[in-house]
Amino acid sequence: GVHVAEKEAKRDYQEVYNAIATKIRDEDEYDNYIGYGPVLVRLAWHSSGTFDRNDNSGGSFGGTYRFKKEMNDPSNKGLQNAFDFLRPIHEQFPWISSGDLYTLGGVTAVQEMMGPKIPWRSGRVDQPENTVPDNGRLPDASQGASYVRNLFDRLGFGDRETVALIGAHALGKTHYENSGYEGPWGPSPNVFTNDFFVNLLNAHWTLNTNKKGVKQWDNDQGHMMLPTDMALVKDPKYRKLVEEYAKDQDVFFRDFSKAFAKLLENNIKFPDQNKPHYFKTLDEQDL
Ligand code: HEM
Ligand SMILES: O=C1CCNc2c1cnc1ccccc21
Repeated sequence: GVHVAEKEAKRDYQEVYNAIATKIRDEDEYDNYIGYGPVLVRLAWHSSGTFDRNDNSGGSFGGTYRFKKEMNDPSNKGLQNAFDFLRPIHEQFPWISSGDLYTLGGVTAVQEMMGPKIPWRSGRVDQPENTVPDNGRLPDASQGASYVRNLFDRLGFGDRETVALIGAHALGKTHYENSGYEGPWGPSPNVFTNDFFVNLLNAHWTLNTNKKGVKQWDNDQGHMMLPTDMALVKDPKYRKLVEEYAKDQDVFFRDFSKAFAKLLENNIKFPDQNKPHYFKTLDEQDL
C-alpha cells in the first residue's frame, strides 16, 4: 500500500548532498574516468523502479535495495559500486534512511553533472526484509516500444515522461559483465545533456550481435544503443518526443526534472510540512 513519509527531521540535507558531491568530484577515476555520477543515477532509478501502481507495491520508500534479494536481482548487476560508494556517507550520516540516501544520491549526481535541479523530499523509512519486492520488475533492454509503453504505464508514466526519463542514457555506459551489452561511452558520459536524443536521430545505426550473443545497435563512431533505446525512434509517438528533446535541451531538462522527481516519490505520500529541497551545487556554493 501507499507509504506515508515521516515528518521531516531537523537535519541539514545540504550537508549530505555536499558530502556525496565532494566524493563524486574526488573519486573521478571510477569506470575509466567516467566517475560515479551515472551509476548513482541508476541506483536511484532502480530502487524506485520496482513500483507497481496496480497494487501500490515497490518503490523507493523502504530502502529494500540493501537486502540481498533485491541487490542480487540480475537487473541490478553493477549497482553494488554505487552502494559501496554510499556506505561511508551513510556512516557519516547514520540518521538518514536508506531510501532517502539512494534517491538523494541520484539527485546529487544529476545536479553535479550539470543537469536540471531535481526537487527532493525526505521522510522515507527503512522497511524489513520481508517487504522486498520480487525480482524482475525492472525493464528488459531487448524489447520494443509496446513493451516499454506497458512497463512505464505500470510505473504510472505516459509517453512524454517515459522518453524524458530514458534520456538519462546520455550518461555512463553499458558493461558486458553487468548486462551483456557493451559500448564505448559517448562524448561526455558524465555531463547531463540531450545528446542521447541527438545521437538517436543523427547517427546511422546497424543492428549487430555482440560477442556475448546479444543484439545491440552500433554506429560508425563506435557508439551503441539498446533495442529499447532504438524503440524510441521506431515508434511514431515516441519519435515525436525524441525530436522535440533533440531540438530543445531546456524542454528536456524541464520534463526530466518533473518525471525523475515523480519516479523517486512513487508510492509515497509526503506531509505538507515536508517541503521539497532544491539543493545548491558545489559550484553555486563556491565549494
Ligand atoms: C526501457 C527502460 C530502460 C532500460 C531497458 C535500461 C537498461 C539499461 C542497461 C542494460 C544499462 C547498462 C547497465 C550496465 O551494463 O552496466 C543501463 C545503464 C544506465 N541506465 Fe538505463 N535503462 C532504462 C531506463 C533508464 C532510466 C529511466 C534511467 C534514469 C532515469 C536510466 C539510467 C541509466 C544510467 C545512468 C545508466 C548508466 C550506468 C553506468 O554507467 O554504470 N535508465 N540501462
Ligand atoms: O548514446 C549513448 C551515450 C552513452 N551512454 C549510452 C548511450 C546510449 N544508450 C545507453 C544505454 C545504457 C547506458 C548508457 C547508454
